[in-house]
Amino acid sequence: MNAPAITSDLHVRALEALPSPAQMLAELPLGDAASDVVARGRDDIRAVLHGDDDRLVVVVGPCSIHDPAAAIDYAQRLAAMIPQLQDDLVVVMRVYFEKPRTTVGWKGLINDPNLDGSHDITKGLRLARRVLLDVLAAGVPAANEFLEPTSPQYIADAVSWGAIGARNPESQVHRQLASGLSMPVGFKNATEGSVQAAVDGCITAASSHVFFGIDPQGRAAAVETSGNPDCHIILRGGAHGPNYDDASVAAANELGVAGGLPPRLVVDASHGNSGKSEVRQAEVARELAASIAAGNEGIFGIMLESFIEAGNQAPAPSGLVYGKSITDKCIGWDDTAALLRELAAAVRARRVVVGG
Ligand SMILES: O=C[C@H](O)[C@H](O)COP(=O)(O)O
Ligand SMILES: C=C(OP(=O)(O)O)C(=O)O
Repeated sequence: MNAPAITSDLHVRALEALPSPAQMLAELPLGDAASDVVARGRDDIRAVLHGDDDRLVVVVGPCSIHDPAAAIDYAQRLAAMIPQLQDDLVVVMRVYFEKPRTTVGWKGLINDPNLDGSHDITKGLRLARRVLLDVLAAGVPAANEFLEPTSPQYIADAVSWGAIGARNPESQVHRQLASGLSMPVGFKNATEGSVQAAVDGCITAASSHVFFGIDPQGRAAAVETSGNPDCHIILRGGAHGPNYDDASVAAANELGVAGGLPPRLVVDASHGNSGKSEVRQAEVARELAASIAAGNEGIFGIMLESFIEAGNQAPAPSGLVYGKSITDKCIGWDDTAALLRELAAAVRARRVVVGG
């Protein structure tokens, strides 16, 4: 008699148990002061999204975190600027640990913290959580793209704003995930350009859902959510070009309002809006500042990819330039500081224009 055919795990090399979310949170608890930073960040963003606060949300920071020391250095630079910006800007740091790739590439600190293909996810989760706690200790709220459907259980308590990236606004898994997240979540337009995909993502995430997930003990669980009322569009450009101009912003807001969203959105100055050039990104940010200063109320937030050094470098386990991106090109710190001041000035100008 022939041996029975093997039908499972034909392409699986290994399964390694991870600590449960509850274990990780007990090891690295959020604490009262950090919870306040998270909650205040969420409240501020919600107020701006819903038109109850006339400031501008700026989601600014590295394309990806690869070096905790540089991330904290960056957070402290932002923290030092917040007192001069906070009347006009709600500053939230990009603290991105999971990178969606067009094909293959380094998938972020959680997936591969040693940058060498060893994929020590337990170490990555612990490092990511530590970085978030340190950023919050500096008094800066954090933003994150949610990519893996179970990783939020390990870090989402420390995040004030979330994104669903351009490769996922149509993904039912990510829409369901957003429906249960506790913070405002932006859906990016799709890589090929569709804004309707983002609007549909927001509509779907506002509903309640029941789906597959894990519980705090890491057990498979049916998760029931109540729906997220704070989802919004992020314009990031696409295969057909940029979409940050006034007409594109107005058209996207029209689609959003038809879907029941507030009449304002976030514009990402990077990615498809700048062709991933950090020089172009700063120019786009300045064009957006000019539009805001002229009275454009359809933009409630701007995303900037920024780090200590300008540009990027190839990922490597050693020999990296300190403070330089290993994914997309970033605006350097000095230009970032100047841009933040210009965006704050644009908000003050908008107040005058809108106030009549
Ligand atoms: O923000 C990061 C990148 O744009 C995204 O992860 C895709 O990167 P890739 O096209 O280099 O894979
Ligand atoms: C991956 C990102 O962007 P997008 O989804 O727009 O490509 C990002 O913001 O890091």
